[in-house]
Amino acid sequence: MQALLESILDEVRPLIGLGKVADYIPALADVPANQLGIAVYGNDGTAYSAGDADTLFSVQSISKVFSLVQAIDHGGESIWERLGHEPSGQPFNSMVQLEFERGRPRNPFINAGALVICDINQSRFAVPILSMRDFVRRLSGNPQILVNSVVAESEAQHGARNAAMAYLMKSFGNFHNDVHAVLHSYFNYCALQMSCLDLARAFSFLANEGVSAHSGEQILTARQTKQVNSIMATSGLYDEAGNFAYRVGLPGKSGVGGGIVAVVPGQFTVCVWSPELNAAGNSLAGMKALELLSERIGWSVF
Ligand SMILES: NC(=O)CC[C@H](N)C(=O)O
Repeated sequence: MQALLESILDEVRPLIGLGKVADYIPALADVPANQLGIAVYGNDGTAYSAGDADTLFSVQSISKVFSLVQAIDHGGESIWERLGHEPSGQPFNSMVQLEFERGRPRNPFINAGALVICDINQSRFAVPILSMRDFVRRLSGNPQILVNSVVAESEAQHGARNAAMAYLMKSFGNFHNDVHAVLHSYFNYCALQMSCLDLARAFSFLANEGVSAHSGEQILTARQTKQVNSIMATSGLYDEAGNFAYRVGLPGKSGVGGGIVAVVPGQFTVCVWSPELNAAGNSLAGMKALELLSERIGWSVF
């Protein structure tokens, strides 16, 4: 596995230079583009990694999975009264569908859906940002995880589009808390800084029927785990979820920080990171690395 990870990184490294680091959040534009890391975490607790697997990066939309898990843990099936679990076929920050569908977002992994989930969690937790930080520390087994407040602040200053979505949903009665308070939480979740190894460990419960492979803690039921994985498989890569299913064949979740996490149910989690993105906002080298990995090992849920 170790040799395989190294050789895959060597193969995809030439793609660096062909994508574009996210710059609509100015603090992300400063991240050096030539970084590449991968980590695999097995249900038996073995970890393999290569490249910049220990380097911290901005998890961005990968945090939408953590928010969804918090919401399901508390609200169960009732959360689906507020949003759907259908793919959107639209970019992650698109607004057109939201008005047509009367403020009910298609799924929790586009921004509008994540904002509704954050609104649900905002009503539940006294200090939502700390609850999220502690949850992610528990999931990853790393008590050092922090939010990068420069990134959160930078996004807040350029957050007009997310604010517009939240206000549109409020106009339809599908947003209960103060918009700015929820946006503040959402930007802080997106600005969590984690490494490939942290993320592979944090997602291990999704490969292990809801039980964290390193702590033994039951995070979700087996049925809820299957449900979260199914939403990742159909909506985890925005309007490129179909392409990801076709090329990689695993439930996955990406973020504009350049990370992608994928789940091999019953076996492993894998996280790859490279900051340059393709036109859909997914890591260019990361997609290719996961495609090669799933092909070489024969991992696929399809
Ligand atoms: N796709 C992403 O990673 C987007 C997350 C980013 N924080 C935003 O709201 O635009």
